[in-house]
Amino acid sequence: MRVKISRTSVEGEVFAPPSKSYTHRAITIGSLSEKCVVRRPLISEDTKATIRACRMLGAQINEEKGDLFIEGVKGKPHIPEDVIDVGNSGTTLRFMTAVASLVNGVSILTGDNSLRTRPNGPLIEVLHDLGAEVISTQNNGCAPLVVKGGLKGAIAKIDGSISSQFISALLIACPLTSRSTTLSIKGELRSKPYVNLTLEIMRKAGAEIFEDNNHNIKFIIPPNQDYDLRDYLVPGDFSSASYLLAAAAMTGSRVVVKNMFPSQQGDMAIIEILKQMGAGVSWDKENGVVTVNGRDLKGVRVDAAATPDLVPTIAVLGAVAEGQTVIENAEHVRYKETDRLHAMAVELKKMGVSVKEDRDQLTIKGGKPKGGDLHGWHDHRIVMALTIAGMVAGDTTVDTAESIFISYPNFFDDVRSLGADVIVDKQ
Ligand SMILES: O=C(O)C1=C[C@@H](OP(=O)(O)O)[C@@H](O)[C@H](O)C1
Ligand SMILES: C=C(OP(=O)(O)O)C(=O)O
Repeated sequence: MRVKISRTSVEGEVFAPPSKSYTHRAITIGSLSEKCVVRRPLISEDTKATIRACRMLGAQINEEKGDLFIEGVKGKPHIPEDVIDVGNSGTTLRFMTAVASLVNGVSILTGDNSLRTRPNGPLIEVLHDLGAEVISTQNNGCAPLVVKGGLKGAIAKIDGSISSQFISALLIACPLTSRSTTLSIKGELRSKPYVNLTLEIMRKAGAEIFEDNNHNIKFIIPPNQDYDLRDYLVPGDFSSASYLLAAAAMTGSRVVVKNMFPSQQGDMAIIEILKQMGAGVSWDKENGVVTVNGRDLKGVRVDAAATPDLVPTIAVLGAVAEGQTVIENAEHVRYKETDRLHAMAVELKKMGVSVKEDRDQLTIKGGKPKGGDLHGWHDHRIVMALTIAGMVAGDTTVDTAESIFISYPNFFDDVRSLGADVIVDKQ
């Protein structure tokens, strides 16, 4: 699928889609509980992968009027009847590998071409230390993964510099084991807010976890616990909303995004970033409403360690801002659906923007990007970021646009409802 974007501004109100990260966790922990209703979940390709995987591991999940009604496995996932295909979803792969480690039997997990290049080495090693056996069939740490259950709990250390999803996955599985676990984080923990989001839902489901932040981060997880999530309302997604907010800032117009209540999402940082760049931004936290008034933007320096999913958005903001934008501490952004630092550098250069790509940072000299035929790299965040850049440049096409279905299926409808001239060509 290809989209054609003409120069336009955006104006109006949108209701932000539900959070992908909270939805994955609610479905996973709801499926490990006895019974749970997940209200207003995100239904997208990635969260469908989690629903599919949880069903294969024994949960019954029915969708009614947009809510998910789950009859869970009460902490004891079943042996899947077939290979679990998690598609494009890294979160699903990491979470379900840990959940499959609780199964009294063998599970096999795989995914699409992109997913089969993503690293899982640190997770595999620690699951082994905790009593399970995980084999990467190609012996490269990537899926397909064969998981032989037997997770018990022990003292272990995990590298936090590649993906926080390894830690979230272990945190979710460990309370259900028969021995206590102490999990220390080696090196710098990237994407930390996502771990906080995991802890929030675990605690809401009644789990007890102790956190010691004295020297390095350490989690102590008592054994033999139960999850009881019962009822969970998914909040709006700040990563998805970042494209709408940035579109207003970049095109000099006014957009109101609703369903933006404070939560543990690190990507709430987009609000401060837009303010620093000079956009007019107000956030009514009580009513969950963010309003952006676009003005001339200036470049910023952003540390992306905690907020990797904002990088494509910040890169396109930097491309239209006056002066230099530096996105630093971003090496982990290379391990996503695609190498997003490289992808953004390549595509922005096609738009005539000066970009310097270093191992862990991008330096962008803003200006007047010109339109072009851009590649979306089969990556939802690259496609959405380039689409809003196209609204400023005009005369732009972006291919592999179907990847928006991964996290924000209504993205093109929403930007069109704001008046953007975006034509979707299904060919
Ligand atoms: O746990 C999560 O829900 C996520 C964690 C982050 O990944 P990393 O921890 O791999 O950086 C983020 O990029 C991803 O989109 C969602
Ligand atoms: C990286 C992402 O997700 P995942 O790791 O679940 O594939 C994302 O949504 O940008």
